[in-house]
Amino acid sequence: MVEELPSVFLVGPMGAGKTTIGKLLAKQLGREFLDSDWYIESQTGADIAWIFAKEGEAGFRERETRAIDELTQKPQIVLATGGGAVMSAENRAFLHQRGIVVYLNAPVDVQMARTAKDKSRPLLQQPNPKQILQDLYSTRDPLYRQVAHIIMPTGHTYPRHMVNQLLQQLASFDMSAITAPNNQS
Ligand SMILES: Nc1ncnc2c1ncn2[C@@H]1O[C@H](COP(=O)(O)OP(=O)(O)O)[C@@H](O)[C@H]1O
Ligand SMILES: O=C(O)C1=C[C@@H](OP(=O)(O)O)[C@@H](O)[C@H](O)C1
Ligand SMILES: [Mg+2]
Repeated sequence: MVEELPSVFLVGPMGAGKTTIGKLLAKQLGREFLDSDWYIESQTGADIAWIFAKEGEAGFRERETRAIDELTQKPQIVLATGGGAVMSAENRAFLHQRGIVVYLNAPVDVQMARTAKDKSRPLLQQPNPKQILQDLYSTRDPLYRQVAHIIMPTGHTYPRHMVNQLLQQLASFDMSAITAPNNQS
């Protein structure tokens, strides 16, 4: 089963656990783990906060689309994307057509608790990060749902348990659900 499984791409809001669960899932599958944020940082030689400060969000999004295009072409990887990757229709098409997309979905309170102390997310370095998370969730939740093949709540489950649940879902995944390019809506 694992040999035939295509790449797995994790999407979802900041704090859903994409990086954490992706790393564990890759280990369980014996696959390479990649994170689009880490890849952008290594290609740029600067961290995400620096890129936002110098190039604005637009500059970061351009880098992100290049990274998603490159990384989704790698065979049989586990990829954690950044929370805003689904905002671009181009990114959504790359993800949906090239692998199994899993939406890790956590409530805003949980996103808040998990990201509050971490200063590495520039969009949340504002006076009311909870409102920002709420607004982003309203805009992005329909897009995560649109691009996903599998939806998994992660709010109240330990990462290891999450990975076991995900492995079960992947084992029974219907590969025909991955769209051919001309079927993409
Ligand atoms: N299922 C979980 N239960 C408890 N804490 C979690 C869970 N998933 C992630 N975390 C913690 O939440 C924080 C953010 O996780 P991270 O994987 O960076 O999220 P994302 O990549 O989706 O923004 C980290 O400190 C991580 O340890
Ligand atoms: O939601 C977003 O727009 C962002 C999420 C971050 O990744 P995580 O979702 O892994 O925190 C990172 O890409 C950047 O700070 C922007
Ligand atoms: Mg992450």
